[in-house]
Amino acid sequence: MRSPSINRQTIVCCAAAIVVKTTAATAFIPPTTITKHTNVQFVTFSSKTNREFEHPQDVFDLNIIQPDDVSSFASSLPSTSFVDIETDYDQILSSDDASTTITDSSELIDDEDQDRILTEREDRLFLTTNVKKIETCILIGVEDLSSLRRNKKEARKSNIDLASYNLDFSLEESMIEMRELIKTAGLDLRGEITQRLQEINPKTYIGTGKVIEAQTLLNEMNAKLEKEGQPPCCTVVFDAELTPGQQKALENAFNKKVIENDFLGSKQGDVINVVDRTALILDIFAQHAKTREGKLQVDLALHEYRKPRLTRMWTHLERQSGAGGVGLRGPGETQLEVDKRILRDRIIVLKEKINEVQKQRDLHRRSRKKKGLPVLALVGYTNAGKSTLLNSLTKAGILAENILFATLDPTTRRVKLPGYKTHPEVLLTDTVGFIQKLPTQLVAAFRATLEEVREADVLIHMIDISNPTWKKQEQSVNEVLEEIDAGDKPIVRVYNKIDLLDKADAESIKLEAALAEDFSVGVSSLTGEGLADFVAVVENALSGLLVRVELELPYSCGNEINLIHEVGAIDVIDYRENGTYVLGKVPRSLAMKLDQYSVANNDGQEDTSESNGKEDEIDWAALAKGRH
Ligand SMILES: Nc1nc2c(ncn2[C@@H]2O[C@H](COP(=O)(O)OP(=O)(O)OP(=O)(O)O)[C@@H](O)[C@H]2O)c(=O)[nH]1
Ligand SMILES: [Mg+2]
Repeated sequence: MRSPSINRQTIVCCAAAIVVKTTAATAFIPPTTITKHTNVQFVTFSSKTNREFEHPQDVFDLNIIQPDDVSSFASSLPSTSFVDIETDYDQILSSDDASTTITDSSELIDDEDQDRILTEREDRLFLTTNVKKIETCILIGVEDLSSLRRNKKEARKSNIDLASYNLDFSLEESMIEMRELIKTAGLDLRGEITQRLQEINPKTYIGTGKVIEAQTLLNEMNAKLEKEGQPPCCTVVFDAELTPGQQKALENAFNKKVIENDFLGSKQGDVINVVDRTALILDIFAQHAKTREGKLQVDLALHEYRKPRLTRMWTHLERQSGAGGVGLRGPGETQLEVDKRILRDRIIVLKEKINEVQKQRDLHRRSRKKKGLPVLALVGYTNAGKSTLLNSLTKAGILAENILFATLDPTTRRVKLPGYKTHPEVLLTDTVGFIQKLPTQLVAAFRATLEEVREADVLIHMIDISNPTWKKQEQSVNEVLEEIDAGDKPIVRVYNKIDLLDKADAESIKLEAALAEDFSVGVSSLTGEGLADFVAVVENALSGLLVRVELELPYSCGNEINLIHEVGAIDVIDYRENGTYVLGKVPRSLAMKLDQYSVANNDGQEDTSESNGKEDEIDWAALAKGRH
């Protein structure tokens, strides 16, 4: 089986090569990745022009990560070797297949021969015969009734109503979501089969009868497509996470006819691929990743996914291979072992690169922390409206689309909250959306991105209240937050898209949210309805983050007093003989900075840490009370 995402990577690699081959430059964009690939130099370019890297003063754009090595390489290049790269690259981006493979000269081997061997190996790992075809597919949905039985039992045991206990998606709900995923991935869905299973069949996931039913559907459909002169349906998408063994067994079953025909001399190329839910989501991520960081993370997740599936892909090629560069393979190594090694090595390199990116992110975060501005992270189910809210508040121009996983790379903006006393400015980070059963490879690979969530002071959980499954979506998001250790952060629940409800329902959501003990609010990010309430609720949530201070600042500390006004709240200010007396609340980071001016310290008493700590505790306790 070959993942459909690979087609796109390959196409763009070729496109990038064509860009480099042209001459007479008019514009230059720093290349983000450079690698030697056979006789062609591969250079991929950032999608942003140099102009776009300049930011308005009150806006931070922290999602652009430029590798240090790139600028030195760029300066060594003759500018005339690039022609109108902006236009060429725009063309590449405007094509459907805009993702690029992230490679770097350091991760490929210098020697040309070795490079050729690697290229050949990777082509076989990544290439499919379906390049440029619009893929048609059928969808197989399965409900595992054993899990429902377990939930029922647990609900009875805990004396809880099953509806509020069983937050698994039903078969129908899951199928609706799968259709959206399939559409987002660019596949053309032609048929569906569903099955409710008492127990999962360990060999083929679905029952044997259903495998035959799927085969029949494929045969009928392909006969029809052939009559119409259209390419056959070659993809079967499963709404389940399949083991490599199940995937192999299913592909064997579906391709039986093709293999038999092969022996009779029929043409190859119509091999049926089985794609599980994880592969489909990975493919969407691969298509949507735009920054270097995003692409590295997706690449890592893809490689982790492929690792255990390699056997299945290449058993037909398994043989002893002799030729090869020194260090590339040992004598007697099988083709499969070589391919496995390539994948393993690549995973190590990708992890190292992601670590570097993570270090850069840490630096950014530390410098942001020094400013003392609170950080809010927008989290939520995919398509809930996170980017739309950030755009409404900042006019950030982030892609907000009615597709799943439109945002992959975190973007942080400085946001002024109008009429907001304690924190007139905050940093708001838009992050990748979650989904039920988020593939574990993705959670692991997106560690650097998800760190932004873990490090935030307050989470803004966007919930699409117009979606009938919003409760289940909310639960799935909470599960991922737990998984990444961000479950205990203060949360503001934002019930979004109230404009899609009828008026009475919208009003009751707003009222319920206003009366709720936790921080919640009903809004429409699109129309702006309820955004003033949103600001007020965020203010309440953030007030719990301030610590009380009592200071006496020398008159030379005008800047510090301005800062307290800006990021804190002053209850008493008095201009005294020795300086300005301030009683108020400030963010913890600022309190630490101002500790030398603390009245308690100056009076020679025990330091304020105890009282600060106490205040802090009280604030957190109040915050916690508000939440539960
Ligand atoms: N009617 C309505 N549509 C909204 C609202 N907020 C967002 N949308 C639409 O919902 C779709 C998804 O919005 P996004 O902002 O991209 O959602 P997201 O949560 O950032 O999605 P991902 O980046 O995929 O996780 C877009 O078509 C938006 O126009 C709202 O309040 N009302
Ligand atoms: Mg988004």
